[in-house]
Amino acid sequence: MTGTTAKAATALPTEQANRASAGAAVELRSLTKTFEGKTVLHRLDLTLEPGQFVAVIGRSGSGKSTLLRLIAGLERPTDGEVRIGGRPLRGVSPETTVMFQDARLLPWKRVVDNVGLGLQGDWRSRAEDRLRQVGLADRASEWPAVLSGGQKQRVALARALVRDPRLLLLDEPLGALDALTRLDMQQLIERLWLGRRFTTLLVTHDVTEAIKLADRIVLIEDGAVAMDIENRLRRPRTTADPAFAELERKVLDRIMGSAYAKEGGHA
Ligand SMILES: Nc1ncnc2c1ncn2[C@@H]1O[C@H](COP(=O)(O)OP(=O)(O)OP(=O)(O)O)[C@@H](O)[C@H]1O
Repeated sequence: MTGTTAKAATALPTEQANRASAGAAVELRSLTKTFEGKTVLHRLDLTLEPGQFVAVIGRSGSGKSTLLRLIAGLERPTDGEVRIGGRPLRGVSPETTVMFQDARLLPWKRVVDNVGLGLQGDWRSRAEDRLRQVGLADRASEWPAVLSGGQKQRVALARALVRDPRLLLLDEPLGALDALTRLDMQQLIERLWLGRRFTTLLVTHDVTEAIKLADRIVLIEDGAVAMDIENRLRRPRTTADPAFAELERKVLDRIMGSAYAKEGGHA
């Protein structure tokens, strides 16, 4: 075995529900989401334990972002339930922050004011501290327009962290970055997570990124959890590690295998 354990790959909803505990960070119970008659998520069950780093992968249109938006309280389920910290979710939770592919900074506010956006009281030193953590202490008083794409995403990360979230939701946050900036950001996210251990859910297309960062990889297919794998590779993880490559192949085979099967192939 390579330090990874296949777990609950075909877990029934009842098994998943039994695993759920009052202390779970996130519990999705029989979650269903329908848009204009089209079912995107169908009776999906998933539990995230506090402090876990979980990656959600799946083919384009499989419902990953929809899942994240439901957990964020930005969408309401058609049926089923989202529970955060043991309580049913009603709207947006102050303990949850979200980071998207685009930084969504306000161009008329300086960098530090973007980080502190919406905060009350004495937030400035906290915002400056988070900018320092993402390596942008010296850019606090600049306008977003003069920053590179990677720097804007760092500001977005600082803004997500300034509220000390219990739950950080990352929706393809590195998807628009060049390869090197992406590697830098992966390291930054990993370092910050190791320091604070906020529960993290990362939606990504990138299986390598998922394996590098997450301790658990969840594949969404046909509106439900099709695979749920624990990743016990030691950090920092490198693609040069044969065990990394083996896990990557296993995950990709699983994704591609079911695609071939659907197309009538022989995978
Ligand atoms: N607000 C909406 N109204 C109607 N349909 C929607 C809405 N949001 C999502 N959908 C549909 O739900 C499906 C899943 O979309 P979603 O964005 O969750 O997929 P995804 O797995 O994140 O895709 P990608 O990897 O391409 O970003 C798609 O068919 C999409 O068109």
